[in-house]
Amino acid sequence: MVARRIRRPSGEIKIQVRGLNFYYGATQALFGIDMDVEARRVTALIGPSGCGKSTFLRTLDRMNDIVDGARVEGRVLIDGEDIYAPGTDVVRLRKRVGMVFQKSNPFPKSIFDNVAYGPRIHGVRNRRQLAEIVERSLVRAGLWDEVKDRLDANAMGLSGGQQQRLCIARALAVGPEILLMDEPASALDPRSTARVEELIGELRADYTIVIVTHNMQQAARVSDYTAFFYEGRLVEFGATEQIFTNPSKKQTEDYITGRFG
Ligand SMILES: Nc1ncnc2c1ncn2[C@@H]1O[C@H](COP(=O)(O)OP(=O)(O)OP(=O)(O)O)[C@@H](O)[C@H]1O
Repeated sequence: MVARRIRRPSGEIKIQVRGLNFYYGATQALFGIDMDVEARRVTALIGPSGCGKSTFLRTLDRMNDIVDGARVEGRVLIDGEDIYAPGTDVVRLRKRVGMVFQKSNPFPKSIFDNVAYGPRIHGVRNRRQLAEIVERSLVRAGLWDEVKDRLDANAMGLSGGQQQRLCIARALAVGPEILLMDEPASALDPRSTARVEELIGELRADYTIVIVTHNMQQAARVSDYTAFFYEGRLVEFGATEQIFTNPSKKQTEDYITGRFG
């Protein structure tokens, strides 16, 4: 008999998901998801369109709360704290968990004001302190050198790849511990995609990253762990190398070898 070689995260666990069901009204989109997300590692969510990757990602910062009729069962623990417990401070949660979307969505404001937006909401008023946060976040997002001389220019004038890195800087500016990325490079050209992937590699040292991607090569390149979803279920989860070289489920193998999806 072949030993099951599913490797569970062995380091510090940042997010524990237990028995998670999710419903859009009467339609169930996620079924009994159990998953551990390791701290300061990249976890990729893969699977065919409509399998629930984005829904799952959005349960991790309660972004689904704003969807009419949405309902969650089960638990999502961040550092052992259930984010769905009554009395959870969602503003504080969103400070700890940043989100970057598929389509870069800068505000029609200056580059500076985009990055300063979150810190201002959280009460930072001092101009010098804001300037420090803006610089640090732009440096971290690998954009500082390209924009340092035009911080007052409108962010809409940046290229697509620059706008996406600006959105990453904006997410970093409030000092999150977790970064959720929903296909952050799928609208970018190959060069900008490579830049974002490189950035994910750099951010991994300090942030727990969960990324949805349709691009299998990208998942293999950037992630430490991979979760394969199918029809709302977590079919297989393990070290990325194992999932891509020796998946234990036939469905996973069929998907990663391009037989469906
Ligand atoms: N706001 C919504 N209201 C109702 N149903 C929804 C909503 N958002 C998603 N769904 C449904 O939930 C299921 C999971 O969708 P989800 O977007 O999470 O999948 P996905 O794997 O991220 O897909 P894709 O790769 O195409 O983005 C799908 O059947 C989808 O139609």
